[in-house]
Amino acid sequence: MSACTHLLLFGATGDLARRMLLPSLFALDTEGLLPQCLRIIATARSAHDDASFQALAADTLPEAADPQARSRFLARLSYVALDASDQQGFAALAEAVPDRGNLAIFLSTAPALFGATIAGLASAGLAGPGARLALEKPLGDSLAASRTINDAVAAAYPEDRTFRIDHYLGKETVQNLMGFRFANTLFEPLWNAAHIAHVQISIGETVGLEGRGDYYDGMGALRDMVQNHMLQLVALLAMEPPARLDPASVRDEKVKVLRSLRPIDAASVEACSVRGQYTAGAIDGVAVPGYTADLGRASDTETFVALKAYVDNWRWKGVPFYLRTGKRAPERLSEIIVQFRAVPHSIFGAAPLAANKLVITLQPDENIRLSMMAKAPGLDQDGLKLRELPLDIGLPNAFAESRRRIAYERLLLDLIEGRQTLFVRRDEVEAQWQWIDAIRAGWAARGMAARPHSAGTWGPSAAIALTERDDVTWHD
Ligand SMILES: NC(=O)C1=CN([C@@H]2O[C@H](COP(=O)(O)OP(=O)(O)OC[C@H]3O[C@@H](n4cnc5c(N)ncnc54)[C@H](OP(=O)(O)O)[C@@H]3O)[C@@H](O)[C@H]2O)C=CC1
Ligand SMILES: O=C1O[C@H](COP(=O)(O)O)[C@@H](O)[C@H](O)[C@H]1O
Repeated sequence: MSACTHLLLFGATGDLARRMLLPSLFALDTEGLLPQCLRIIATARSAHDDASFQALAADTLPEAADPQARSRFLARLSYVALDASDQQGFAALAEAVPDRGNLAIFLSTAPALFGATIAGLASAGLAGPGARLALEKPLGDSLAASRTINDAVAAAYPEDRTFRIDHYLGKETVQNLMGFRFANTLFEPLWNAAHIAHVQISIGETVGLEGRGDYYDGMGALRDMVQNHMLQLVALLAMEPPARLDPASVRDEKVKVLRSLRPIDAASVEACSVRGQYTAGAIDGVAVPGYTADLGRASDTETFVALKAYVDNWRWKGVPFYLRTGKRAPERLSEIIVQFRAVPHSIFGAAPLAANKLVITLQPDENIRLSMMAKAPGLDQDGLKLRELPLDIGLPNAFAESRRRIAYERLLLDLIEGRQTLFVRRDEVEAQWQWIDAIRAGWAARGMAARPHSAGTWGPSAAIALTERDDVTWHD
């Protein structure tokens, strides 16, 4: 695919565009990474002309930005007001896109608008062979809804021109999972059930609803975070080495993992899942209200979920993947723990030996540490004294001069240049929904209500019991 000359940005006045998309495009422009001829046509319902939209966009850029870079970027932007639910306006939008052969379209709007938007784009000649389409999550709220969206997309844009966003795939450390696993010989021979006892993935957020209450209450933590980001992390951690880094090879391997996830259904849902909802509490000593107070109404939506999952294949037989995520957690943290098995025989008598553990931190800092046993200095007569020490890869220091990028920078650049590896394929997203739907059906069948827990904690005590039953402790 060649780099595009036009980027059509739907939802350009919205929160995501202001906080992430416009600043990311600006950052790419500042580094000279956008095609020189790229024009960005912003669209939303609000009445704006080019100048007033450029003023809105200017407010989203860093205050310290170089004035020349700022003006150069703003000059790329034009605006067309359009109600995407009304097919009439699309002809005028198409007039603003003279080169339809090299066009990227980004839908940063609610999924309810996707069908009408795609129909409008197709009828206005904006779905031809040179047009590619990116879609923000959520891609539905169930397998059935996701299929409806995917069918509507497929009617106008073939899969090789469809770019489904999961912004976690744009994060440096998430991409580094592939670098770490497949650019080193050290770990791959150990990366299986013979050497790994379990895996933990924790994503904690200190924020609550952030003005997205209606959306969030309709989704809950399982569908907001596990269906997409966490399952993509599982897929990247568990997949076989792809033959190449191309989109088909990587996504073929990921989808095999997603299809191998053992269903959590009515029979296993009580043993393998925990639903929680935060009540009033404190984070870093600051009091925060409970979920229903944040929301302004009663609700049983889970704001915390913990799961015990299995990837049923040869490599991962019997290895639990413990997942947990929640709003109003004690800290903002995204972390993966790969817990290796203990040495088969200790020559150190009764001295406790901690098994090796790989700690991959995605946020707030990016780092990889391996905990190892080492001899503590000293002249002990009753044998060696051992201590657990971290072997620290020191990512923050090694790349101290690199700017921390917004995940959308990578994804927008790949969209503009036509690289699909970091976008989610239809079969992946549908396998993810199939697994999630079964859990939700299990919750409904068992009448599993969300258990209250104080804000500022990692979920209800049942989440601790979920791992403790297996003699495993969450890495806190
Ligand atoms: N915000 C975030 O952090 C994240 C958002 N998302 C997803 O991205 C999408 C956008 O989110 P967000 O920016 O927060 O949403 P907002 O509600 O802030 O913005 C919605 C945008 O859609 C436009 N819009 C609404 N109705 C129409 C219409 N009928 N025709 C044309 N444009 C319309 C709005 O235009 P106008 O303002 O002019 O009415 C606005 O630009 C959602 O699906 C959301 O779930 C995903 C991950 C994170
Ligand atoms: O997709 C989403 O992700 C964010 C968390 O993203 P992060 O990059 O800050 O980890 C989450 O807050 C939001 O609810 C969800 O929709």
